[in-house]
Amino acid sequence: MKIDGRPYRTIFPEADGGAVMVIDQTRLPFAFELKRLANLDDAAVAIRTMVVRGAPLIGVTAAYGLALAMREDASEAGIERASATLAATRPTAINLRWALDRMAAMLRRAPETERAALAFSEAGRIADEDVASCRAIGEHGAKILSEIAAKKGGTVNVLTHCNAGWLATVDWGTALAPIYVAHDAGVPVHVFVDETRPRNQGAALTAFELNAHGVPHTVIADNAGGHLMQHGQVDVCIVGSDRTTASGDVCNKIGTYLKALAASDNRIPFYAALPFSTIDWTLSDGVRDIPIEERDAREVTHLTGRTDDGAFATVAVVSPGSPVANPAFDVTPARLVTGIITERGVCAATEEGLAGLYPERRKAA
Ligand SMILES: CSC[C@@H](O)[C@@H](O)C(=O)COP(=O)(O)O
Repeated sequence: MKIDGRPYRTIFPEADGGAVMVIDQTRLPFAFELKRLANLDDAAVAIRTMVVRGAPLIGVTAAYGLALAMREDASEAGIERASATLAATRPTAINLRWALDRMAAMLRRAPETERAALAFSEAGRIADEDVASCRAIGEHGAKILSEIAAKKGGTVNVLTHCNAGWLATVDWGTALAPIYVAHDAGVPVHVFVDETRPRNQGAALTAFELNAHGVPHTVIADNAGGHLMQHGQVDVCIVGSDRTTASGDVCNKIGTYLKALAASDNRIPFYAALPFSTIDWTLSDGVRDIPIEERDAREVTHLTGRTDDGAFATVAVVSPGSPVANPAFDVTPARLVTGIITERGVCAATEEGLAGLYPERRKAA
């Protein structure tokens, strides 16, 4: 997508192949800065500290991280060590494991001397495929939005949670891709953006993206969504996912489940938009089996932002000494999900629905 008229991807190799560049998402929305990842540690730290975040982008960064590691040690042990380091950075988004498995399988078949070059090409392919998948998700999801607009005869009000836009992927996004495609096609769209405490990915990143693209939107406190739904102000919810089970349970940023409950109570369609790399075909019970990342208490006790004089500042917002819990994701059971928007089309959030879109998976199982 474009920033100040210039097209960007969230991650790209330097022209001479010396390093990988990413957009530093910890500085947004107030500063647009690129960060250089020169080795395995840089990539692992970038994922862990959320310089890059969002399931698909985490996967692509891990792929490039493995490529950077191959320049220093392309042995079997090197592949193992680098994969383990990267896999340990964040536990919930399955795209991370998916990308590392794909990279490692390809690398093990290649001669050691060629592994670094091949790894960069494969990471580039994963990035390109992510862009194509997200664009296709946008096309499929935009049809849903345009149907709602036509039926209603006016602006479609979409509620989204966290940031599942182009910043969470390589380009386009998942939940926001249908919004961009519909908006670009002239469908009137307005987005309610959940601020998404504790890290405020909605207020900081989704709002930044929608501003940059000129999509009408309103940032709301996380607790406002149910009220808006009760009063007919939301037509449809679209969220992303960090891991979706073969049975259609959708794991996404903490708070997603509450929005799905409110949507169900108000008969508002609730969609999850995700590429195939987010589906964990080995799991069928998301609430029981998806590992939920527990993050630092400081994300809850403190807020970082920009003061009126332009300085970045972090302030405490919780009564000192109170214990804090910070689960970063929750699972929305498939029964609350109206449909899953993928690069292959839209399906029911059921085993049959997903297997229908990915018949090769049924065969593999
Ligand atoms: C296309 S991204 C889908 C999800 O990764 C997104 O909604 C989300 O929960 C991101 O969480 P984050 O903790 O910011 O990595």
